[in-house]
Amino acid sequence: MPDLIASPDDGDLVAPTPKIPVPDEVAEAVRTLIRWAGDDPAREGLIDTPARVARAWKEYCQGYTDDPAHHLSRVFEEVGGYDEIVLLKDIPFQSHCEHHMAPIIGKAHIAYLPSNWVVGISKLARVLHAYARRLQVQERLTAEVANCIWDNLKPVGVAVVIEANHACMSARGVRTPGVAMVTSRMMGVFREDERSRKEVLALMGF
Ligand SMILES: Nc1nc2c(ncn2[C@@H]2O[C@H](COP(=O)(O)OP(=O)(O)OP(=O)(O)O)[C@@H](O)[C@H]2O)c(=O)[nH]1
Ligand SMILES: [Zn+2]
Repeated sequence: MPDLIASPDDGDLVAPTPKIPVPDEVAEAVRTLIRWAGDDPAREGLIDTPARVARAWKEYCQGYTDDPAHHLSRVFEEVGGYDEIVLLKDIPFQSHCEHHMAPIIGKAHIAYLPSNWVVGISKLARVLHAYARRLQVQERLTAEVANCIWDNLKPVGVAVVIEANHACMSARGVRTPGVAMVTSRMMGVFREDERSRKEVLALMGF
């Protein structure tokens, strides 16, 4: 079992990144990129960088080996007749945009109106991360999270709202920091019924 260390950000317990082997061609690609950026991949400080970058990208993109639907396979039916909205608010996430492979950093609000069963709340965040840890556009990320909950939990409604900053807009290109992109996907009762939609958006803080 790997050693567990406390993450300074969230107090969570996370395992150190495993030192998986890095294929030569991947390391060489990073060396090429370093040269293209204008530096010398052979200088001391950059010697181990190609392997670190390669492993970092495996970590950023762990979602490709994570089946989002699997997280929703365990449900609880004994909820005392609870038939109101369940909302997970302000879930921080990180992703990378598929256009520039630059960070997307934001928070998601995920709600559903259960039918006869509920799912453990951590599982909604797991679904989010499984899709976020891939190369993404925010619109697709939002739709994929909502569709996954809709298809697997078969609830009465699903509402997903994502707010995020895109480093491809702040650190390069138009270089306009502090811009939040907001996307939403409403399904079932949240799409069809205005009062339900207003209620869920109000709970989310909009
Ligand atoms: N709709 C959407 N656009 C995104 C997302 N992430 C990045 N983009 C945008 O994707 C666009 C790519 O535009 P292109 O003109 O092909 O690329 P570019 O020349 O690098 O564009 P600039 O960023 O304007 O310099 C840019 O406008 C980005 O801001 C996203 O999640 N959703
Ligand atoms: Zn981008």
